[in-house]
Amino acid sequence: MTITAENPTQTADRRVLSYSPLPTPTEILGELPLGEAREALVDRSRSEIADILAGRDDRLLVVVGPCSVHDPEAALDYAERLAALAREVSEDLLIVMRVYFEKPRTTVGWKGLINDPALDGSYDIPRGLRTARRLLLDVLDLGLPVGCEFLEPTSPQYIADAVSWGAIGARTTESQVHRQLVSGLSMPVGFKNGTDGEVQVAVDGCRSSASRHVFFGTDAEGRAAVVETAGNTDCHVILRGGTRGPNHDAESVASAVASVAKVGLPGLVMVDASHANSGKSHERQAVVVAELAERIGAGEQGISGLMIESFLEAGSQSVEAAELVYGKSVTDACIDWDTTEDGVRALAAGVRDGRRG
Ligand SMILES: O=C[C@H](O)[C@H](O)COP(=O)(O)O
Ligand SMILES: C=C(OP(=O)(O)O)C(=O)O
Repeated sequence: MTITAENPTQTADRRVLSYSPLPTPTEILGELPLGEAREALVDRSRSEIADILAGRDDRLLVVVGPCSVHDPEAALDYAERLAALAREVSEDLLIVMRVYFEKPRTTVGWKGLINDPALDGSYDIPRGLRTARRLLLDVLDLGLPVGCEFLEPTSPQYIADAVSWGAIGARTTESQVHRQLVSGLSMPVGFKNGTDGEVQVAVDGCRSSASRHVFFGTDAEGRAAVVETAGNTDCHVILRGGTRGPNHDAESVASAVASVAKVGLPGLVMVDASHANSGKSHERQAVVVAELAERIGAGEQGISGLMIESFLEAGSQSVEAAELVYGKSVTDACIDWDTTEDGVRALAAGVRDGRRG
């Protein structure tokens, strides 16, 4: 076929099977508006998180919830319990619920509720976006701020207005695309250390994201756009261990605090009790939480927050199981609700003991 203005190329999309249009962010936000009450909670919790990360508020930030959300009903059931616990410990902890819709995979696997809401390879992304946004609004209605990992560069356009805390995962912490994305996000964001345990990449991620960036993106109408951002100075490091082993020990925390202070970032870090800090064992994760509570109670400084992977039932199950167990993770193993309550209360007691000095 001859190349013409109407037919400019024959060498593109050789491996693209199809394109399907998405509803625009404006359409989805119009269908499911945030509203004033939820907006006030998002604004307030973002400020409180920033104050904790900067050391202006001595509470501990605890980002807790399932590794991934696959069942909105079970997630909301969990959120109702967590909202009550959050109120109980609010003097000592700021609780943010992990509501993770986007799952980075080491190779292949289910990529989360937005990508495949039916968990069957049908990839109904419009349904996934609407389901995800509806759940965020429902959790906010319980008075509970939410935290999400941001993986697809365009997904924040559909949900970020409802999110109080964000994360960039270990597999994307070095990615310029994600650092540029964070530089324009409206909430504090944590950068996980690399999957090999390297912390400097997370420090570099915070530094890059604090700067102004200009890059390709999409606007609220879903059009390709040049995006110019101001920079996000509310970023922090998350220690999640690595292939070389855990890094939640006091020495690793102190080393990470020194690294962030060296580049002028607030000298506090978050510790992820799961992932390579627990070997993805939910039993081990509970031990790590208890150890951190003790250390904080003994006066250890430098830890601004914790991440805990927790759901209604302990462990995990295959997303391909014929009959899914209600309230059980389909990705990483999680501690169950009772263990979560014990751990959160121990962390609150640790903060109180630590204050007494
Ligand atoms: O939650 C973290 C990751 O999404 C998950 O651990 C990756 O699992 P995989 O290594 O089986 O892809
Ligand atoms: C994907 C996650 O963690 P990491 O990036 O540390 O593997 C997560 O927290 O769900």
